[in-house]
Amino acid sequence: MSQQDCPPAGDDPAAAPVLDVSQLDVAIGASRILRDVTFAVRPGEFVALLGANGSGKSTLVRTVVGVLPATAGRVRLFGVDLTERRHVPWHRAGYVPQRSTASAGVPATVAEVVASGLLTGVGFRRTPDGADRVRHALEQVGLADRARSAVATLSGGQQQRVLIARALVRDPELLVLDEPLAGVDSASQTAFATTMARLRDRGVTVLVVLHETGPLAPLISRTVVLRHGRVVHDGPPPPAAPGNDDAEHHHQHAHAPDEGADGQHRAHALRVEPGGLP
Ligand SMILES: Nc1ncnc2c1ncn2[C@@H]1O[C@H](COP(=O)(O)OP(=O)(O)OP(=O)(O)O)[C@@H](O)[C@H]1O
Repeated sequence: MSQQDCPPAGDDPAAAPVLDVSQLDVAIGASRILRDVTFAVRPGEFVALLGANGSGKSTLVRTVVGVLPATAGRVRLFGVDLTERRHVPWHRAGYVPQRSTASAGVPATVAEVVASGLLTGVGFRRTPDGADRVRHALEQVGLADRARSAVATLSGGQQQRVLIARALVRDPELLVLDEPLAGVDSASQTAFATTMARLRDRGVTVLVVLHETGPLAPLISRTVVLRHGRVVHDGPPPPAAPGNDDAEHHHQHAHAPDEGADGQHRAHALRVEPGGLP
């Protein structure tokens, strides 16, 4: 069976990884940002990438989507090494960058931004079903009625959903999102979580950078935690602390786990704090 034929396999450890990162180093200028990062994401997994400010989360996702080059090590997307750029099936992955880089000052309508997700390496090609794809992507994020609105007139949370629709317009098997909840009001966070649950149920694989798991906590199958550019935890999300098991207690801070004197890392040190969403 080819990679293309692989069905979603949830967290089946035997399934070929969608994303395979091995001993990855990334330097920007003279700064070594990522060091010896190794982890894999398998079909159907919903992986949260956590870590304190500056730990390297954005650098890692920008590298796995081909924006930044690796200094050493290897990244494979759907089994293809990113150094073989022309053979990488980029169309099977969608990327949602941090919102601040996206729409500020762009005088475009919602539908135009979403349609730009159909751009290919050889330029914009309007496919016959392009309009249907745009409409369907906007329906998935609950913004079908705003297609003709200027993006700048939307709230922060709605703009975030426009970017997600832009990533969905090509029906990706892997979705990589960088802090989609940052600066988003709680109503939009809930709408976003509903969208993500639907995508997960359809078998879409997700790698999402988060500061706080918030309403996404029930969806997360695994957490990878970075600290100073290294992976210090890779495993199931820690259980909520006793007494924090109601719906309001998903305010999970992305501090790296404590590092024991023996070099072991303790997942339980990921703090789950009372108080719910901000
Ligand atoms: N273009 C750049 N030039 C120099 N240093 C950079 C550049 N981009 C990132 N860095 C540095 O790399 C380190 C990791 O940054 P990165 O944005 O990947 O971290 P992060 O975990 O995503 O942080 P945050 O949670 O604040 O977004 C930081 O020390 C940052 O200052």
